[in-house]
Amino acid sequence: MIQLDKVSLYYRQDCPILSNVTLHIPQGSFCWLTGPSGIGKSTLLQMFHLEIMPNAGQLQILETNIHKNRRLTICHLKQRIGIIYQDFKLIPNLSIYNNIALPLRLQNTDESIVSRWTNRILQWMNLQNKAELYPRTLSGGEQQRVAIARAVIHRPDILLADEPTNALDEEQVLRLMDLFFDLNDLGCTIIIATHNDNLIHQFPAPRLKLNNGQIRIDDAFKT
Ligand SMILES: Nc1ncnc2c1ncn2[C@@H]1O[C@H](COP(=O)(O)OP(=O)(O)OP(=O)(O)O)[C@@H](O)[C@H]1O
Repeated sequence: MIQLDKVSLYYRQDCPILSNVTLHIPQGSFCWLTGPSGIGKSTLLQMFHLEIMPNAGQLQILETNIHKNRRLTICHLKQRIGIIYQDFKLIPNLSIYNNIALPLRLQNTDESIVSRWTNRILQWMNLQNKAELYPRTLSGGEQQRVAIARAVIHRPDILLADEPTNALDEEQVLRLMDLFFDLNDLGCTIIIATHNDNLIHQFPAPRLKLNNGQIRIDDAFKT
């Protein structure tokens, strides 16, 4: 779950991304995040991923008030959240295998499980032949699939995706949406920022519309 109470968020105070916003996203929700280019969707996802903190108000992620908790708790909390960045943010000096395995290793997962899960998702993403390569040698679509694999491998409780289908072909988009819905069925909260209206029409779900520092929900969450 994600709870905002009177949250304000800005880089420049005269140009707020959020202005005194109260919002509750129940655990297990699936929603789209939309809004004009440059309005702050990526920044909002980064706040949900606890990379940046609100300038005012209270933020709760997975029942944890992030203002009242120590650094270590925040680090543990972040491990329960997966994020797919718009520009992928793969680690250039790690192989594809090691990029994908990273979230499991940060959780001190046994190497036999790391190997089993990483190889399974490499196969699923059709990247098994790229495991030993480095990100710079992959196509945009391949890098995007690595970013997706890294975000979901540790079965996060929240998955944040910033334009996750941009570099994919139509068949890959459908497989990816299947993966997102499977995760959602397991209780994962999923928020996908997109400009792709076709995708939204194809997969109707509540939409968080970000504009002028406010978030409007255009359909109720299932509870
Ligand atoms: N680190 C930063 N420091 C200062 N300003 C920033 C920073 N990152 C983003 N911005 C500004 O904040 C605003 C929101 O950017 P953001 O990338 O969150 O928008 P967006 O809605 O995701 O855009 P798009 O749909 O084009 O990806 C933009 O005006 C951007 O220039």
